[in-house]
Amino acid sequence: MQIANIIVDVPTMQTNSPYSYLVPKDLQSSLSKGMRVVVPFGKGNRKIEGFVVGIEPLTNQDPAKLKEISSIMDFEPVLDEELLDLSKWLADKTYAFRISCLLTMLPNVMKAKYAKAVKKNHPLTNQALNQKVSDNLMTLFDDKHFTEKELNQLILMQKKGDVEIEYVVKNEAKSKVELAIQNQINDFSGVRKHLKTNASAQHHLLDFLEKHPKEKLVQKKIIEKDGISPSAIKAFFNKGWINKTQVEKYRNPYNHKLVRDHPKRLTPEQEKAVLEIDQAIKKKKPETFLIEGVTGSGKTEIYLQNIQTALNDGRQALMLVPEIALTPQMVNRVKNRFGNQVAIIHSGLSNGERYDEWRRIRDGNAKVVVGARSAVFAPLQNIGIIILDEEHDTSYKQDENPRYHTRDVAIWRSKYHHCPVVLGSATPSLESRARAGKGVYHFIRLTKRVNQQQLPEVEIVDMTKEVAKSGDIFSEELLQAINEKLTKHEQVVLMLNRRGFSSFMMCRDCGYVLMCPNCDISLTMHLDSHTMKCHYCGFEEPIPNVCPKCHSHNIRYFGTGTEKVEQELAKILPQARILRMDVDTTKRKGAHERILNEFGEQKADILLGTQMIAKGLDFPNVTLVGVLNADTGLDLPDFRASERTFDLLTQVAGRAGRADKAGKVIIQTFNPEHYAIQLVKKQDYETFYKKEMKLRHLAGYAPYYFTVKLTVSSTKEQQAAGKSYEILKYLKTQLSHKTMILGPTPRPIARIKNRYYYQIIIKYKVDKKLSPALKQILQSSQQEARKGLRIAIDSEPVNFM
Ligand SMILES: Nc1ncnc2c1ncn2[C@@H]1O[C@H](COP(=O)(O)OP(=O)(O)OP(=O)(O)O)[C@@H](O)[C@H]1O
Ligand SMILES: [Zn+2]
Ligand SMILES: [Zn+2]
Repeated sequence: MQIANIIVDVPTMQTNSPYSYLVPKDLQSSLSKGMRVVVPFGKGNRKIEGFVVGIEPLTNQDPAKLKEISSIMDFEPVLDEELLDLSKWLADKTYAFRISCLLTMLPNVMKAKYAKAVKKNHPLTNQALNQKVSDNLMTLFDDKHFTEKELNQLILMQKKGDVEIEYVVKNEAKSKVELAIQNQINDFSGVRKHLKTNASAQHHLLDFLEKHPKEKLVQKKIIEKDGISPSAIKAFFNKGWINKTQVEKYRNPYNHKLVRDHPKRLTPEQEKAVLEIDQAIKKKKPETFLIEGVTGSGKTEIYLQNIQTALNDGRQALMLVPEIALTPQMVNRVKNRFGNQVAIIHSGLSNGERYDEWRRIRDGNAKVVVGARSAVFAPLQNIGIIILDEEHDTSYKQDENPRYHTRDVAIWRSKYHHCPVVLGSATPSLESRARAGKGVYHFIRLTKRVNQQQLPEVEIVDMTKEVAKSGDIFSEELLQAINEKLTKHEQVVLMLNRRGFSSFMMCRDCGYVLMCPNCDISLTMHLDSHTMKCHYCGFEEPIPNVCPKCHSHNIRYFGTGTEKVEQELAKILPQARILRMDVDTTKRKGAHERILNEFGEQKADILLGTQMIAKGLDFPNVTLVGVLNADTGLDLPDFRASERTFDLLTQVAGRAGRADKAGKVIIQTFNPEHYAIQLVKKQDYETFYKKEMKLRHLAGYAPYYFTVKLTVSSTKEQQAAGKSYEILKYLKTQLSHKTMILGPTPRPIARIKNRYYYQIIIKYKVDKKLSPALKQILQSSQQEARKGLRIAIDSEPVNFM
């Protein structure tokens, strides 16, 4: 007899270790590690999902005490040995439940849904219900099909034994199949003699089969693309020369025409980088490289050539980019180089498309994977290189359980696959740059742009003076520069920085600010829907025209949205063709691509947008970049505020002058003397790095200290505060005296969706007691979870709001 070790879908500390279940005889041959199963759990034997993480012979356990697996959900493993291993490490490292780690690695569609099923044991006296509930067959039912009253009746009937209600796990991932044919002929010349000489369609099919004797050929495709005649297929089938079969159909989310693209001749700096990384690929060294390369220095070309090396070696490549940089431009560059071997994973795909890409990867049909954060779990079998482009980007850190950093997972996988990791950025995170400085990472610097073009000249405009003058969004300098570019038929990118910023409503008479009733945050105005919205909970109400408090009509809307800027711009420069890119204009599928294409085809003069436009865009005709408000992120209560501002401005500045024409950047700011702004002027990352490191050292922040953020939340403020003080007391007794504990304090946004949040920040260098103490806190908070108290532990947080 065999037992299976199963991680069940019950997120508690207890279920972090596998439970043993008996493997029923008839499942023994089909069950394997990495499959999902349905098992009975708990006293009520409720049916839940679980992952098989091990199978072993029954030795010292009493089979009478073990439950049996009910059924298998997958026909083949959904997670391989590597990912099962990784989940263990991930759970430990991020203080997450193992089940959430396992679920995180699956594409969304494969995550189970629970549904109820009902059957009647004999005819029911209630006629209506008797109709709806079928006999022995279990019918999935939707609560909507039954009235409240009927549902209650069903529950009563269940107690009496008239019906049975069960939970079943429903799986919505279905693959599409297509009709295909497969050759059965061995003796082609024999068959050829058999055919009439004038049956040209049949000869054509025969020749075609001879060229593809083993493949499954999609019928529709060979008819349309290869001119195979349907009647010839029919005739061959009747003769038994071909079999009909099915193949899984992959939906191709990017069916744009491929433009073959060839490797470029490298600059000396690029060449050196490519060689060093190639060495590591060939020698199977799990080294981490950091490429610090100025904007436009050709980092992407380096990645592409290294990927080629891995492919030549018969291995695969994983390329990670921030979601926001997953622009069609970037995707097309990879697709044009490597064609259909590329799989793309991003949030714009439908569930079906995601599932298809995932299967192509798992089946070994995709050799290069490009995707955002979650793609780091792509089920590749033989990775030769992992790349993290824009490695400083905060979207690499997951903000919910498991709170992992993509970089850490990438490095873990590189050790497993014996391959290098390449981190690239014009503005590396301080953490990575510091590691490179210490020699933990291999440091590669690219100091020049590929075309020998200078970095663009940056001008800082002091808006405190401008606003006093006119109160406008645009400074004289910026308007003049835009005008100049318009006459030269060059293009302009304008960025409105929306970080930590919203257009809120304030009464000029009494100072009242319109707030969300559920969250401690002001409502944001949306012109498209004419509503004030909460960005945290989705609350929405009409834009008021009198102050709700003092009824004054003297209302002002602070902060400028992209729509407002667009309107203003159109007034000042009526001849300019403007494209706007923000969350509102890119909501629809494909909109992002359409806007960028239009801009690329020079159907517009100005691309106006939010942060979205700061990354990865490569348009040769853009010679001016304007930043309308540089500093909205500078005052946020976050020790990385300067770093993020510097990163963002450097990135967006880098969009100018990337080809043969020189670029110019104009940054409007209220803090012209701030070092982050001053150093953007020089686009001097290294000086910024040194300065910022000094400040971090003084204040005791990363990368000098590690940080853990502990958040306690509850719908009752008292409870959240009380518990956080209790935790503080406990931590003080446990941790090293060198470890610093800050707080508890209410979080900067103290209330969201009517939950109150308190946080404790722990800063430490080495503290062996920390991890056990945190796990103890999680463990002991289980009871309180039922009372609505939640505790979240975030190691190396990037979000302090
Ligand atoms: N060796 C080369 N010869 C000619 N053109 C090149 C070469 N390498 C890169 N390019 C081109 O130079 C432009 C800039 O390169 P790329 O976008 O890779 O830079 P990057 O360092 O990734 O920039 P950023 O960080 O600003 O996004 C691209 O259009 C690219 O095709
Ligand atoms: Zn809200
Ligand atoms: Zn008022």
